[in-house]
Amino acid sequence: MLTHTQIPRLMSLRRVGFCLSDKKRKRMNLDAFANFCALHGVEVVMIDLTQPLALQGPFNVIVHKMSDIIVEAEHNRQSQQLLANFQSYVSAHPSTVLLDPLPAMTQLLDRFATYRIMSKLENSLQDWRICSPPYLEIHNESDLVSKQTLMAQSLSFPLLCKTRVAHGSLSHEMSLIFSADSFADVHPPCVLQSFINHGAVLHKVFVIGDKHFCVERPSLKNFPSGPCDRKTIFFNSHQVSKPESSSNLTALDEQMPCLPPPSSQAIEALVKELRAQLGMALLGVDVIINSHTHTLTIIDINIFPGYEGVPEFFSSLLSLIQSVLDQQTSG
Ligand SMILES: Nc1ncnc2c1ncn2[C@@H]1O[C@H](COP(=O)(O)OP(=O)(O)OP(=O)(O)O)[C@@H](O)[C@H]1O
Ligand SMILES: O=P(O)(O)O[C@H]1[C@H](O)[C@H](O)[C@H](OP(=O)(O)O)[C@@H](OP(=O)(O)O)[C@@H]1O
Ligand SMILES: [Mg+2]
Repeated sequence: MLTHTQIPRLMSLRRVGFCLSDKKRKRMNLDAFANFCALHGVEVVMIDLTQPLALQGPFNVIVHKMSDIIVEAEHNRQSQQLLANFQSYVSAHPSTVLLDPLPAMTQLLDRFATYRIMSKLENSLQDWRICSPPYLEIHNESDLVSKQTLMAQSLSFPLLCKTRVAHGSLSHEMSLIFSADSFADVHPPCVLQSFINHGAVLHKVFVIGDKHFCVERPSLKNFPSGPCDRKTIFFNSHQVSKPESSSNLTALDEQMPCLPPPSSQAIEALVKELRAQLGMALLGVDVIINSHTHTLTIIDINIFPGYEGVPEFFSSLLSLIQSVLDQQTSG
């Protein structure tokens, strides 16, 4: 005898599991999205990783941001268990499509891997004059570099120092370093990346499957190029580039002509190349326009970002899910 909970499950051919932290669920208003999907015949199920996934399935698709748990699983046994639950369900259900695949997501958790991808993009997008800032991987104290090494890697002060771990609360704590005298403020493992003046305007490119949306955000102001005797500035990126961010770090010290926005064709080419290289559908790419050369410069790639400022997020996410479901039906 089928229980009342089983009948809908058997009848619903389009079940999408969501595996997100409570914070992320609230940020994206997942309950409202579930209602929106129900109107289109798609059932959204909030997955509870502390319970057996087999009893919560089956799922045609799972939309997730396991990055938080993968980062925590490095040092937390409970997170290791949650990750193991997720991975064993996925292994036992190969027809369930993940948005996005775990291996692709995992590489973006590491700024060393992410910045190698950004450097590779520079080669494949030369025609569009898209680049990424010079950077150096600092694995340990002995990597801490002399000026010669910096120059050899064509790094230039100021430098941004960012943790190797690219996601999670600690990953947004970073610093702006103005000379080699401040290398005591560098704590490996981290990256040192040349700071590029860009007129305090960040362009967030939000990717949802084959759609993408560009959103302007506040950003770090311009600083004089070259080493100078100035104390390291410590900041959290969420104080700098959220829509409401406004501080002495984001207000230009002197007015300058507005920079042209990124060419939509160049952004189109960037998104196409990035999706081909990563095989991911839910991405954020941060780009800036170099104040001096007007070159489009990639400074960051994010897993499943917040999509704040994208009014079409719900409809775009649903059409991505529906395209996956349609592919499954057509076989
Ligand atoms: N190389 C750079 N040159 C100039 N400004 C930069 C550079 N890298 C980062 N920034 C500034 O610092 C902010 C945060 O940098 P980044 O995006 O790498 O940090 P994050 O914590 O990964 O951010 P997100 O919120 O996107 O995850 C950017 O929005 C931009 O304002
Ligand atoms: O996993 P984390 O917390 O690092 O993910 C962040 C992500 O790195 C970006 O900071 C997102 O901001 P936007 O790029 O502006 O979308 C964050 O989204 P938010 O809605 O939580 O601010 C992610 O949490
Ligand atoms: Mg960023």
